[in-house]
Amino acid sequence: MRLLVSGGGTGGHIYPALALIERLKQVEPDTEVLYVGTTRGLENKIVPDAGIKLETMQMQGFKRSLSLDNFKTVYLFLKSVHHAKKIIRDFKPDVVLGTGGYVSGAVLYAAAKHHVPTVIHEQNSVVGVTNKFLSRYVDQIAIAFEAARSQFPAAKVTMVGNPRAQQVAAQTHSDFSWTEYGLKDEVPTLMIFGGSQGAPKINQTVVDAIPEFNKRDYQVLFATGQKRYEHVKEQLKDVKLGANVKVVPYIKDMPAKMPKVAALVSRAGATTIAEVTALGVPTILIPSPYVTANHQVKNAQALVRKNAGLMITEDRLDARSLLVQADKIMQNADLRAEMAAAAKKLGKPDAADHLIKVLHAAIDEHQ
Ligand SMILES: CC(=O)N[C@H]1[C@@H](OP(=O)(O)OP(=O)(O)OC[C@H]2O[C@@H](n3ccc(=O)[nH]c3=O)[C@H](O)[C@@H]2O)O[C@H](CO)[C@@H](O)[C@@H]1O
Repeated sequence: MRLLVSGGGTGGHIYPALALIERLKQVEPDTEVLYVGTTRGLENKIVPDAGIKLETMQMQGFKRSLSLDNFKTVYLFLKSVHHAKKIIRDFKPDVVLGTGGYVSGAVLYAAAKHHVPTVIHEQNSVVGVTNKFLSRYVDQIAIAFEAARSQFPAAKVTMVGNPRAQQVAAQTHSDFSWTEYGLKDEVPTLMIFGGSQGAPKINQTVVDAIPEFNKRDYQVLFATGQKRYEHVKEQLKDVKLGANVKVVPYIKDMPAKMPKVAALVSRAGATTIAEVTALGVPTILIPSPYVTANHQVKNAQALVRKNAGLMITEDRLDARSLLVQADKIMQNADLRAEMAAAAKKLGKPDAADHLIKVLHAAIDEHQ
């Protein structure tokens, strides 16, 4: 299959696309892939690191208020559609997949206008602006939450789950050792990150909690987000780090590491949720209040309701509330086992295979 993929800006849109590509190459080894992203998004690092060819274009989002910048946005969008048409003519894809972010808006729109089969994947329960716009033009729509179905034209929708779930669930053993981070393999690890880009409030809270984490009999691996690392290092200038606490900008190759964590503290982004439910990882979720229709709270509630996760809303987040919840999970192996089993029941570990079927359905529709 010749597959053109576009999804950008943030890890939550990129990792599902990469997981789908990895699976497709396993089942259809003659697959050719080209990825289209933005010049500024996380895809610039993650996609080439995965050995996939990347083309970039300049994009920006709409401001909610009327602003001159919006004219520039429209100009860049039209320019990107033009650029995307050229990429499509040159690459000649059998199908084009969009996983969200403004860049996928331009690429999928161009593909649909070019009569190339098109599929979008929506990771969230509340549909993003780009996918909402594209839903009129594309052939097929794959979803990961039932709640998204009614927000799209019904005849186009198929429930598949999130391909990242299949990728992490398939990695049944890895050689990863916590000693890579100067930590110990025999001590339970609490991993902390604020989504793929880090979150200032979570970072500040962890910094405040570090003097207490230093005294715990569990260990902590804390990722600040690549762009926020220098700032956190500055905040930590006068804080002593215990041997059981490590602070890094970003955690690479998560599928090798996440199966080995005892519990995770994180935002409630859809791709993170797909991973922890596929693996059965107990979570403390701190939903981002800055996302469309507060969808991360809905994502988190789905786990809390089934006793698979705990939630701290950002307005209640401080070092004390974080430590109380972290201790509750990390100091009770039975509770962790119960939460892990509850989380796993919510996982969809064959999502990539379902999405591949949807890609073929879109191709077949055009024949
Ligand atoms: C602020 C924002 O717009 N967030 C959205 C974004 O979140 P965001 O990009 O944070 O995405 P998710 O939480 O869904 O996924 C984060 C991904 O990054 C990985 N990771 C994270 C930290 C790290 O150090 N290393 C690493 O590899 C995680 O394992 C996961 O695969 O896309 C999601 C769609 O999927 C949405 O649900 C979120 O609301």
